[in-house]
Formats: sequence, C-alpha cells, structure tokens
Amino acid sequence: MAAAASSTSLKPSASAATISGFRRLPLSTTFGVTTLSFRHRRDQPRRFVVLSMDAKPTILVAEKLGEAGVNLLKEFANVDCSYNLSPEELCTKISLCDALIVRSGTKVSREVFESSGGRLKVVGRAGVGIDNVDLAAATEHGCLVVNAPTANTVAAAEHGIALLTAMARNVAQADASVKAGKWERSKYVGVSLVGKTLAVLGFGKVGSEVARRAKGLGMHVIAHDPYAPADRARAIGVELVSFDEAIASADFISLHMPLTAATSKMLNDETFAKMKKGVRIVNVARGGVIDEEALVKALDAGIVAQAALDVFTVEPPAKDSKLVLHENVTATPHLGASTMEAQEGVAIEVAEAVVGALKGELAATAVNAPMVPAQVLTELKPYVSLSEKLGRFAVQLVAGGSGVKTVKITYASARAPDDLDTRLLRAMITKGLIEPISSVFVNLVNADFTAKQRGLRITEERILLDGSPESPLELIQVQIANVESKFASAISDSGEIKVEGRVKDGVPHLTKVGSFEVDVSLEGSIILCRQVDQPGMIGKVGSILAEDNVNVSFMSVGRIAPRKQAVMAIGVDEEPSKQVLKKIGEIPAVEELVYLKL
Ligand SMILES: NC(=O)c1ccc[n+]([C@@H]2O[C@H](COP(=O)([O-])OP(=O)(O)OC[C@H]3O[C@@H](n4cnc5c(N)ncnc54)[C@H](O)[C@@H]3O)[C@@H](O)[C@H]2O)c1
Ligand SMILES: O=C(O)[C@H](O)COP(=O)(O)O
Repeated sequence: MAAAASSTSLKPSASAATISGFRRLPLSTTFGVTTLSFRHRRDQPRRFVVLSMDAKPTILVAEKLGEAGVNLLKEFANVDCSYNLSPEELCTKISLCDALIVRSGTKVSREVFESSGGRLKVVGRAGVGIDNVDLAAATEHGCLVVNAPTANTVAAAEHGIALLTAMARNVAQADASVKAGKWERSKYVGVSLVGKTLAVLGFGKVGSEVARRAKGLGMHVIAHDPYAPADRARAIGVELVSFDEAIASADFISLHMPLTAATSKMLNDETFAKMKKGVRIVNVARGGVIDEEALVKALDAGIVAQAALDVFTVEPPAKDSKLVLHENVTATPHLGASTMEAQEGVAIEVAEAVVGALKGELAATAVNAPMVPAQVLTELKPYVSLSEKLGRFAVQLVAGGSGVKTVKITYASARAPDDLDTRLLRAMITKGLIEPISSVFVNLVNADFTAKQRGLRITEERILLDGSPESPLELIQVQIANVESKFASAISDSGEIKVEGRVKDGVPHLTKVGSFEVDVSLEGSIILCRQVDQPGMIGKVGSILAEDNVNVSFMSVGRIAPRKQAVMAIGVDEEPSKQVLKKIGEIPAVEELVYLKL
C-alpha cells in the first residue's frame, strides 16, 4: 500500500493520528461519504502510534477573517490566526496544518504545497478570485481548493459604482484639494453619467450587479462576456456585444473578469488605441487585466480621461507608482470586498466550505474538483467502495505490479448515459489501481492528473441495459490490457485481466475473475485458487488455513463444468503465512494460487 498514506498517519498530526490499524481516510476517499470516515487498513501492518488526546485538525488562517467564520472553525478545529507571514514562515507553518484560509494577500504557491508534506488537505479562499492560489500545484498535491464566491458580490458591485460616480465627479481629487486649503470649483467640473454608454467587461456576478445599478443611474449599458448567456443579459436590459464593439463605443468601461492567461493585460496599447478618446475606466477586478504601463501612456495621451482603480498588478503598488500618483487616477487599496457585511458573509461561507471538506463532504464551492450533488453521492456510495476495491484487486493480479498503461472501465446500467455521473467512480478505480503499486496518494482532486502523469490511459464504456433503472448500476468491470497476470485464470478470453463486481444488499461483491463467475464479498483479503473441480477441495483448503488459525469468512467456487477447472475464492480474516499458502499450493489438484489484499 502507498507509502505516502502510511507516512501521513505517522506525522505529528492530531487529525491523522493512527488508532491501532485504523486511520482517517484521506479527504477524497471520504468525499460525501462521511460514514466511511474511518476504515480498517488490513493491507498495512498494524501501527501503534501514541494517540493524541486532541484529535482536532489544525486550520491556519493567514489573513483577517470575520469573527463568525473564525468561531465556526473553532468549533471543529484548532485555529491558528497568524497574519502577515512571510513566504518562508508560511512554508514552515504549513507542514503542521490540515487547512489554510487566505484572502487575496497571500500567495499560495507551489512551494507551499510542497512544504506541506501532504498534510494540507484544503485551501479556503475567503473571496472570489483564486489567482493567488497555484491551482495546478494544489491539484497535483491532491489538495482541494474552495472559495467563497457569492458573499462579496454586492460589496464589489457597490464599490465599482462608488468609483464610477466618484471618478466622474472628481470626488477624491476635490476632497484632497479642499483639505489642502484650496477652493477650486472650476478645476473639478465633472461629467454626467446619465445617457452615457457603460461597457461592462465580464458579465458574471459582480458585472451583472454593476450593470443593474448603472441602469438605475440612467446609463446605456452594454456588456462583453464570451461565456455569459444572452438571456441573462436581456433580462436586465443589457446587450451583449463583441470586445471590439464594447471598447470602441464606451464612454465608461468597468472591468469584471477573472485574471487568467486569456485576460491578462487585456487592456493594452493596442486596445487603448481602439477606445473612444476620453474614455473612463473602472477596475475592481484584478490589476493584471490592465497593462499598467500602457494605461499610464493612454492617460498621458488623453485617450483615457480618468481611471478609478481598486486593484493593481502588484499589491500594494510601489510608493512611486506613476499610475497611482497620476492626477487623473483615483485609487483605493483593494477595498471591493471590504464591507462589514461582506466580510462576515465571506468568513462564514469559506469556514463552512473548509469544515465540510475536512469532514469529507464534497464542497459546493470546490474550485479544482467535480461537484457531485448530495443525492447522487448517497446513491453512488456503495459503488464508490466497489470501484476502489475492483481497482485494487485488478492491479494486484498484474505480474510484477507495474506496466499498467491501458485500463477499460465498463459500467452496465439501465440509466440513460447522461443520468449516470461516473467521475467519482473513475477516480476511485484510479485510486485503487495506483495506490497499491506506488507511493502516490490519489483522491478525487488529483485522480485524473495522477493517471495522466503516470501514462495510465483509462477509457470508459457504458452498456445500456433494458429494464427499470432502480439502482444506478448493475455492474462495473475493470479490464487491464497488455499485461501478464500472476494468476493466469484472471485473463479473459479476449486477453485482458478482467474483474467484475456488483453491489449486493449494499455490499460490494466480486462476481467475475477472468472468465470464471464467483461471488465473494469484497472485504478483507482473498485467496484465489484455480484447481481441478473435485470433492473435498473446500475441506482441504479450509483445514490448512485452520491449522494456522486463519479464519475463513466465505468461500465461493466458479467452475467451467463439473470436474473441470474451477476458481475458488476464499475470504480470510487474517493474513495467512507464506508456509500456509505454499501448503495450499502443494495440494495436487491446485494449479495456481494468489493472495490479494483489499
Ligand atoms: N476588488 C475586489 O475586492 C473584488 C471583489 C470581488 C470580486 N473581485 C473580482 O471581480 C472579478 C469578477 O468576480 P465575479 O464574482 O463576478 O466572478 P464571476 O466568475 O461571477 O464572473 C466573471 C465573469 O468573467 C467572464 N469572463 C471570463 N473571461 C472573460 C473574457 N476574456 N472577457 C470577458 N469576460 C470574461 C466570465 O464568463 C464570468 O461571467 C474577479 O476577478 C474577482 O476576483 C474583486
Ligand atoms: O476576489 C475577491 O474576492 C476580492 O478581490 C476580494 O479580495 P480580498 O478578500 O483580499 O478582499
């Protein structure tokens, strides 16, 4: 079994304390399946670790979080509120933390995930933008990232409108002038908003709220967003237009897209040149969507008359930043989400998501994992377990254990294909296939990535069955192609290792090995034994195991025909010694034998 998993249980982590052979399952295994939170690892030597009296996980809150959220976290975990950590301090602390909560001021870099040594299971972003979190590194390390996408929407939209109106009427500049003892009424003549065209770039949650409010101010609002549904825009009287049309016709531009590779420096020399002379720009999205040097040039050239900026490429910006010091720029220190109400809301939203994720629930605000609805999870629960066990079973049948490159999963179901979400099942089969032969820890977050990285090609096929689709699945089949098996009978007629399983009375069962039908509950360990079908075999094997005090939990024989070849599957509660297995192998009718741990 995976060395990584073993070492996790031995770390000085309260939450990962091992209780004589039991360990808390890694996050993904327990996604949405809270009742499976602890499981006996029969496949590992029993470990006896000094039990911590305090089994709470540790959550590091690295930036100021609303009190209600902190209190919520404290009900479940040890909470370490340490603000203003240097990157080095964060990397040092993180190895002792199960979860980390940040706002936009903390870079959660690849080094942070690497320094966590596998302990960090969740990163909670108390806000929307996750551009400060290295998502690829999080996924590679099997760390779930959740955010708080809704609680600061209104605050950000209100700040956008505040900047728009303040900019149009020179409020900040005039305020500074009055405070400096001046009375410059003619210098600060503003522009009106009514009847002007506002182009909202990024028509998501904040963008659409800004649009709604700007319409209330009598503005003509257009929007550009390649992914926004036209009917949502129509519903609030906004026309969706192309990027070029938006920037060419706008008197005001308000930015509301995320910072991504595609949106980085979207406003640059070339695009400023296409704008109406005298355009005014508001940015409460991310500094990086504007090429700041180009904006300074456009301001100096009068192409952009004014800019109101809440966000900057580097925060805080340099004290001598030409952009910030420009007389036609109004600047605020990333205050979009900073209202009392938004911060309490965000804190609760992220705290609930982080606690839920640590409990093993699938977060509704997961950023780097599929979101599987609760009722689907409940239905799939026994199949989740079946999937992992079939994967573990199949890979242990491969001679040498490695070299697995091509796997085919077949799901037979009476459900229509689009009514069966197999992402979770595929992830668990992947986990079962990879963990027994590597030191990699696989979960729902990193399963596809890990498979790809190992060159494991997994294809899925659905067989549509007749009949009423009461249960989501009839059977799952896992086939490994182009490998040799240490148990030749596991090779099907078509040449692959093939195992098949079903859920019976809520319990995963192995129902086929190669071309042999068997029926054994998939728990504990299993001895597979091919023999010539003849009287007395069950008794002989049973008594050899009994001599070694190995308890048999079940036996099942699948045979081609009476007195021909048969495969016997024997479930055992204890691990048989090598001598016992040898003795069984020496029974004259026994042709091959393999012992598999689940
Ligand atoms: N200043 C602040 O304090 C503050 C507060 C909240 C949100 N934000 C930022 O505001 C932005 C929007 O937040 P949101 O909650 O509305 O997010 P959202 O995901 O609801 O909306 C973003 C929209 O941008 C669109 N988009 C993506 N690529 C685009 C492109 N190339 N051109 C145009 N549109 C594109 C998406 O389709 C989506 O509709 C984010 O960058 C977020 O980080 C800042
Ligand atoms: O993306 C966001 O949610 C905002 O930029 C808010 O960031 P903050 O949490 O650092 O205020």
